[in-house]
Parts: sequence; C-alpha cells; structure tokens
Amino acid sequence: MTVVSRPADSGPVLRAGEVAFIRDGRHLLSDISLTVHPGEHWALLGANGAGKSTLLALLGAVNHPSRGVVEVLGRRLGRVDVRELRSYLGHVNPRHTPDGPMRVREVVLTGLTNTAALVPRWQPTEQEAERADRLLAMLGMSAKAGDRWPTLSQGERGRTLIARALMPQPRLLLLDEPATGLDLAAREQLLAGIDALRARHPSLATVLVTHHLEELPATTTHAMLLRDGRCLASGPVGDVLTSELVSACFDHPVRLVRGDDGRWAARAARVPVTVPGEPVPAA
Ligand SMILES: Nc1ncnc2c1ncn2[C@@H]1O[C@H](COP(=O)(O)OP(=O)(O)OP(=O)(O)O)[C@@H](O)[C@H]1O
Repeated sequence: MTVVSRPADSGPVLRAGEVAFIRDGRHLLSDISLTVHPGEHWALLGANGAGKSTLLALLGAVNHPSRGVVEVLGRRLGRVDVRELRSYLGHVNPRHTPDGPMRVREVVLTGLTNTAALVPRWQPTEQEAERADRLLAMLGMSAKAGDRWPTLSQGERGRTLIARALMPQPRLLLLDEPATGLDLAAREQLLAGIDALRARHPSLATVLVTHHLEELPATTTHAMLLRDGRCLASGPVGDVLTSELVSACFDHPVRLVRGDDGRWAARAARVPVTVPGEPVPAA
C-alpha cells in the first residue's frame, strides 16, 4: 500500500506504542511508548548507547519496529510508502554530506528533492528560492548563502542543514545531536535559531536527541529519558528533568539546575579514580 495524499494535518504527529527493536537477538529498544502533538518539542536523553538514535530512526521512518506500532503523521509504518512519508519530515542528520562543493543556498534547496545534489534540469520556483532565503535569514546564515559547503564551519553546516530540512515545510522536525562538535558561540547561535524557528512555526513539532542537558533549547516542552533501550521517564519537561531522574538515567549522581533563561545546567559528582596498588586519594 502507498501513501496517496499528503498526510492529514490534525491529530498527533508521532505515536509509538509498546515498540521493540531487536537486532542480532539484542533488544536495542523495549516497550517504548510516545505520543507527540503539534507544537510539542521533545528532548530524547540518555547515555551513550541508550538507544536514542535507534528510536529516532524509527520515528523518522528510516527503520521499522520489530514489535509494536509506529505512526508518523497519522500513517502506520509497514502500511505506507516510507520514502514518500519521509519527504514530509525534516530529519537533520549532522553526518549528511552534500554531493560536491555546492553553495549554501543550493544545499538548502536540495531539501525539496531530498537528495544530496541538485537534480539535473530541476529549477526551484520563485517562491521556493525565496523560502530558502527566508530560512537562511531566520538561522542567521544570509551572509553565507553564496559560500561553498566545504568552506563552512561546523556550526554553519548545522544551521544550513536545519534550513534544508525545513524546505518542504514539515510538520515534524527530527534533530539528531545537532550541537555535536560546535564551539560555545556556534552552539548558542544554533539554539537561538531553533528557538526562533519554534516561535515562527507554532504548530511544528520537534524531537531533539542529545546527551548534553546544556544543549537543550529553552523552548523544550517534553522529555523522555532512555536507559538501556527502555524508557525511564517521559512527559512534561518539568516533571522529567529532575536531578533524581537524570541521575538514574546516566547512572551517576547529577545535580540539575534550570536557569532564569529556561536552560539547563548539569553538575556531575566527581568519582575518585583508583589505580591498583595505590592508596585511594582523600576526597
Ligand atoms: N544495526 C545494529 N545492529 C546491532 N546493534 C546496533 C545496531 N544499531 C545500533 N546498535 C547498538 O544499539 C545500541 C544503541 O545505539 P544508539 O546509536 O541508538 O545509541 P545512542 O543512545 O544514540 O548512543 P550515542 O549517544 O552514543 O549516540 C548501541 O549499543 C549500538 O551499538
């Protein structure tokens, strides 16, 4: 069966019900349930190997669950043409590499064809070209629109890829560790860009994967904590991002503070390093 029309504009944008994902006999995800509504901004948090990217790949219709149900934009995986469904999503993968030394504006336009290069003989309409420029402006990239991809900094690449993902006007934006490798200023510019985007598009839903609480935008509304492929806690961000739950999630004592600007800071307790045969240093 195939998707025959643009997915419905109402109802949850994502629904996962009791999902499991099994590879080589290993449960990479077990019993995960999640519902994301328009206007919600979810953070998916967990330690290295907790299953965040695996879950994001299910939510982005890249993989199918081994058990349970995943509905993306009201369409159930396994019953739809996932390639067409994917064209309605914005999926920002920081490892995406454009094909050749394209200019920033061209990279953004490839979001319309969901390709790594511009499709030969394809021309954007005037409105599409204007939209690319508007998105670049919103992400603070206007001055770089004519620059070539290889000359961009990591942060500029990240913002270009977000503009690219937004070209098809998705209702759902998936962001996989968008701040990885960014310096402090680039990270702050990226987060400001995400906050601006959410303010400009109130019905957009987003799911952002990270293992750094400092990389969460202030506009985050909900969070899910993953540990060993299982959901430890899930719900409104104020209920889930507590010192107690985050400590349990990372299996390490963490003190979590939310600042006046709505951002989070985590302080991990220091664990003394012991060397066999040497006395344990005084705390
Ligand atoms: N195709 C696969 N086959 C077997 N194991 C896999 C496969 N893909 C991922 N894994 C394993 O599943 C676990 C979860 O991986 P995943 O990439 O989802 O974790 P993550 O929470 O995103 O981690 P990180 O923060 O390090 O990126 C890891 O132990 C990984 O080695």
